[in-house]
Amino acid sequence: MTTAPLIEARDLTKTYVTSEPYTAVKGIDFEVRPGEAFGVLGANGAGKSSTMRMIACVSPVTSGTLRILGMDAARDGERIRARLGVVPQDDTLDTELTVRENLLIYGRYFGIPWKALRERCDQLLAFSRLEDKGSQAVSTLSGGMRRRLTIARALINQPEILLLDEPTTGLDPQARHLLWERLFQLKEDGVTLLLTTHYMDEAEQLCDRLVVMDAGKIVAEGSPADLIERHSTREVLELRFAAHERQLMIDKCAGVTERVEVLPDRLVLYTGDGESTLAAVHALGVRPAGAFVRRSTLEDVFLTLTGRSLVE
Ligand SMILES: Nc1ncnc2c1ncn2[C@@H]1O[C@H](COP(=O)(O)OP(=O)(O)OP(=O)(O)O)[C@@H](O)[C@H]1O
Repeated sequence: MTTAPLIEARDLTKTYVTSEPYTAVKGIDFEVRPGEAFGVLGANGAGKSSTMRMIACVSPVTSGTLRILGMDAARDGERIRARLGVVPQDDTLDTELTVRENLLIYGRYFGIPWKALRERCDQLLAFSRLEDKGSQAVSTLSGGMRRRLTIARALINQPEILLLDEPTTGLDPQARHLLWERLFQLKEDGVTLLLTTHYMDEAEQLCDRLVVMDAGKIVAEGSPADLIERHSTREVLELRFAAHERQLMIDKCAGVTERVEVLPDRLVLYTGDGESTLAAVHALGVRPAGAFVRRSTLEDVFLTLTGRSLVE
């Protein structure tokens, strides 16, 4: 089994030439290894989709190199595309056609013979928990079902790598969990996953490794646990405040821990021990509207690295 990376980006750059040239991806380096789930985490406009579109070979690389499955994205786009599955940010299903017809038509693009294609459709309908929906029009499906169908469609050619751009944006919690569970299954089956997300819980749940992107650059790379250990404290104390107490809270709590972030509705105190920090806050005579201690998350890593909240 090869251990060479399936995707290798070196100084990868994307500049859009509109009235003013705009560089959305600014010379990034990363590798995706066989069988892993690799995440690109970033806020809106960070350059995630631009990166994904270059990997999907639908948007040319401006400079740098991008090798996918041992081939060069600039030269071998067609051959690479035949071995990728792509789940775009917006569903591009044909809503007037049935679930099964959507799969069949897509499969024909790849030249899959009819008999094999029908079998593949049955497998994919079962995989995506849509086995009893095959003859229904897509327009009758829920958002979660449509996403699962889009994933099923992307798997029709049995791709080695599945690219997912913000796979669960807009889904309710139950639909998200079912989708995550299906993605875990794909990983078990040996498919390499590359996904973008701005949900930290999604990145923590799904990704073996990830890069954090900000303004076109990679600002950190590692497993979720590594990133949290390297860029945040063990615990976090959140103090909620009423709007009129904001300044008072900031003045009183500023020096309680080494790092205190001010968000619109709360102070975030980074600490090794949340309970003793809360006791120190109380000892200062501060009575926040609400206080709770939690473990550090990727959201805190993002805040540390960029000075912004991912959910702003
Ligand atoms: N075709 C284009 N022409 C010009 N500018 C573009 C184009 N596509 C994206 N951009 C710009 O590039 C920057 C990065 O966009 P991109 O879609 O890659 O970010 P993103 O991290 O995926 O954000 P989102 O989560 O909103 O999709 C943005 O400022 C965007 O306006």
